[in-house]
Amino acid sequence: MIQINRLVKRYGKMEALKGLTLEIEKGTLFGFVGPNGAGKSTTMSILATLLEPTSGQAYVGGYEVTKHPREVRKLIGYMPDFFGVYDNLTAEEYLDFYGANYDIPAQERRQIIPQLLELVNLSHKRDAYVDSLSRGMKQRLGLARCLVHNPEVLILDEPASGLDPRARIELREILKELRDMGKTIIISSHILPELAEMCDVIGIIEGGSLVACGRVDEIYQKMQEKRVLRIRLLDRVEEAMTRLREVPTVSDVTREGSWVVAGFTGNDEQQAALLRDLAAAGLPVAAFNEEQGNLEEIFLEITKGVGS
Ligand SMILES: Nc1ncnc2c1ncn2[C@@H]1O[C@H](COP(=O)(O)OP(=O)(O)OP(=O)(O)O)[C@@H](O)[C@H]1O
Repeated sequence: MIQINRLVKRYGKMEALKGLTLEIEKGTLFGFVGPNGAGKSTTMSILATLLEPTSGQAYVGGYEVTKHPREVRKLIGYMPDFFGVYDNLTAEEYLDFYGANYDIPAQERRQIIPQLLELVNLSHKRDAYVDSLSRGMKQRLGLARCLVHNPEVLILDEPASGLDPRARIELREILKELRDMGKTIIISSHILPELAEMCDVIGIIEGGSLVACGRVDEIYQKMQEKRVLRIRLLDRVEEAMTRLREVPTVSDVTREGSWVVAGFTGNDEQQAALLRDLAAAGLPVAAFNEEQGNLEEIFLEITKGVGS
């Protein structure tokens, strides 16, 4: 549904995107994650036809964004990181205004708007002024606004920022519902766990390049490949360290008192064999623990030093 091919964007001398390549399949809830200034908003603005790339191509539904902006705009709903709201309108009038902007006939709007308000759990706020809504409600109304023309693709720039945990959960549930309706959704954040909870696929961007991309379970798998072993010995700690250093899947062997800490890149069978070998050598292993890096650590590890 979305293809990005060696996309470059320069602002003067500053290269915000450095040949970004990415593909997103239809019906995917895609999390675009990266620190501030990584290039998420730039990528999303290009997809939304609001910004011209310096070079490279981006396609939405097979349409190249710079050549067929009108077709692309019909296909997408875009929510920027900051969006203005019209204070003197009610929630219903607000959606009606945007519906009219998309040339949706009045009769059709009367049908769609209650459905949209229901989808984003704002039916009870139909007659409330936009100004009076909470931040979470405004975000949900903004989401409804993106949906008035029933787009296939949603591009949401940091929609969860500034929301409290409850509002975040509500947003997450709505996005899953939309994904289950077959929509392709790109959502950005600089908080990895926030996206990992709800997305099918995560792309990590740093310094204008994609540094990792994959299904959330694959990223977890990668984490498992980088586990840390903590082994406590009653005695002969140095001897255990020497043995461990000889194992090809073991790295960075250090000592913390009676504990040996080591990186391990093998699989479960190799890990079991390692424990067996230590025991067979008569080493008094009292504890053998594995620690898995959490997603945040992996994110920091993957993006370490890139772009700086
Ligand atoms: N209009 C502009 N003029 C000059 N530089 C810009 C402009 N817009 C963005 N940049 C720069 O391009 C880089 C990428 O910015 P972008 O807004 O795409 O990042 P981001 O990942 O969305 O970050 P954030 O999470 O802070 O929104 C940053 O270094 C930013 O300062």
